[in-house]
Amino acid sequence: MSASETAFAGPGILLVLDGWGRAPAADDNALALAHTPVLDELVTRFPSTLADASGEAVGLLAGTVGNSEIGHMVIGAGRPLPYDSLLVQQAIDNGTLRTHPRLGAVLDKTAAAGRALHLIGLCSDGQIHAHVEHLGDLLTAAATHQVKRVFIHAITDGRDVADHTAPAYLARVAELADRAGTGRLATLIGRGYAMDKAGNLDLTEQAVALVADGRGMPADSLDQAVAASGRGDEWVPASVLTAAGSTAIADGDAVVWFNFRSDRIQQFADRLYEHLAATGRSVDMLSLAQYDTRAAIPALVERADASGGLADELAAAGLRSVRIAEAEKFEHVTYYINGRDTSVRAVEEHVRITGEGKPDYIARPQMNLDRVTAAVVRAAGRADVDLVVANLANIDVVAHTGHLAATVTACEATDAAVGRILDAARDNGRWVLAVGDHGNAEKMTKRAPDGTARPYGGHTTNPVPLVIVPARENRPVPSLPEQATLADVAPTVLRLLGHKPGSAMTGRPLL
Ligand SMILES: O=C(O)[C@@H](CO)OP(=O)(O)O
Ligand SMILES: [Mn+2]
Ligand SMILES: [Mn+2]
Repeated sequence: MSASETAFAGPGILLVLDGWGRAPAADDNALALAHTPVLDELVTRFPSTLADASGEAVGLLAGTVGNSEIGHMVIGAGRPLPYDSLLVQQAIDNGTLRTHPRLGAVLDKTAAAGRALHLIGLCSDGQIHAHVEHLGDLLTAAATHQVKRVFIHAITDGRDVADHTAPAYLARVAELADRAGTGRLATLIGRGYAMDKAGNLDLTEQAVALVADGRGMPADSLDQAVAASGRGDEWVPASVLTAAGSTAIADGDAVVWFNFRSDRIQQFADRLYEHLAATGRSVDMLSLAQYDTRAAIPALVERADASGGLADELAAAGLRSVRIAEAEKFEHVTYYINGRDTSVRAVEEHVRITGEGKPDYIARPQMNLDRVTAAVVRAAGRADVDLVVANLANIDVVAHTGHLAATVTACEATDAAVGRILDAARDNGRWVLAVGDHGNAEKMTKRAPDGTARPYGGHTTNPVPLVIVPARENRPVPSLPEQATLADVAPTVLRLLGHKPGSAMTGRPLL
């Protein structure tokens, strides 16, 4: 063991501060505006560095903002993982998407029977859940296979991209359909309804009724439909474009989902699948990338293998970990950090903190942070627990509202929570590795084409702070390399626990 290993080896806490990015202080940087004495002291007093959490460093296309899914997967895997958006883009670039035999078979069958194809997905270029250009390739394939009736069921965004940009993306959809020579916009609905992932089935059912049965507000124009939302693009009400005619899904039709990320589309996909089956409609259904649905929906692009990460190494070493997060980010510290593996290893405990009623992030930026913190403090006090893994969701979740004052409060609440966790770590002889999973709250505006700064709740390409607080402050503390990425987290955590990085990990221990 090296000197640094002896100084650090022992139980610890891996603390992911969701959406904790670094950017110079500015009047739209909520983290800099907030009073955060604990976080400020952390990065000045202890070994710290900035880690890349976006683009190629984590397995995304160059210049793409990070997100929770790839962020936690790479934190766990200890190596960049070619993410679904990258794999889809490669399949488009090398032509294997539009010539995919599974897609070809479904399109041929649909065309031969004179049935319709329904394409459902998020229409923006946020690159977190979907990219509108992927739709273009599917439309080209539909045209090649002579599918005459192609309905596009567009989900409007306003969260991964600036709000009130839906009309521009819908105009792009129309261009893509024109270019392919097939496809028309049929229905519109905001992602708040169609991409709920919290089990609010009343929201999901509105999307199901819209797409399956053509039940929604009739709209003569896109602008009319989008304007009907009093709450921005995320909440565009279920609308049927009257010019599209009858848009319902009929027996024998085909459906292709074009979101590549599963977590926010799978509830809708499952409910639509079940509703169609329950109403006697036999429909071929495909998804662009693999979904974690109950329904078996074949995918056009397979996932990268993410095994051999932290969870496997902890299990092999017999190290017990407790995973803690509130519902919004629970999968992140379990399923994603474990490489999209649903199994719970014998040495793992999963703690999911849920709140009462519908969350209002602007009115309650604290969310359930007190209870998350209490659970972390409790787990930190247990001698049988080697590693506590927790996600503090507030900075990211509240920043998504684009509301600066609420986000400042979320940062301050997180600061206080980190203070309590550091106290518990010190009392129990634990080191703490704190890291962001991608940027968000450090940039709360974006320039619109007209040059004005507009509120922006989306993620960023900024690096994230990574800090290591030693278990005992009187031990010598090596400084960290200037350059790091999220792939270095798992090897570093294993080193801090007194173990070697896993053989599948290409990231390096930072000390
Ligand atoms: O909320 C989400 O689905 C995305 C943004 O679209 O955020 P995150 O990657 O942090 O989950
Ligand atoms: Mn995140
Ligand atoms: Mn987010």
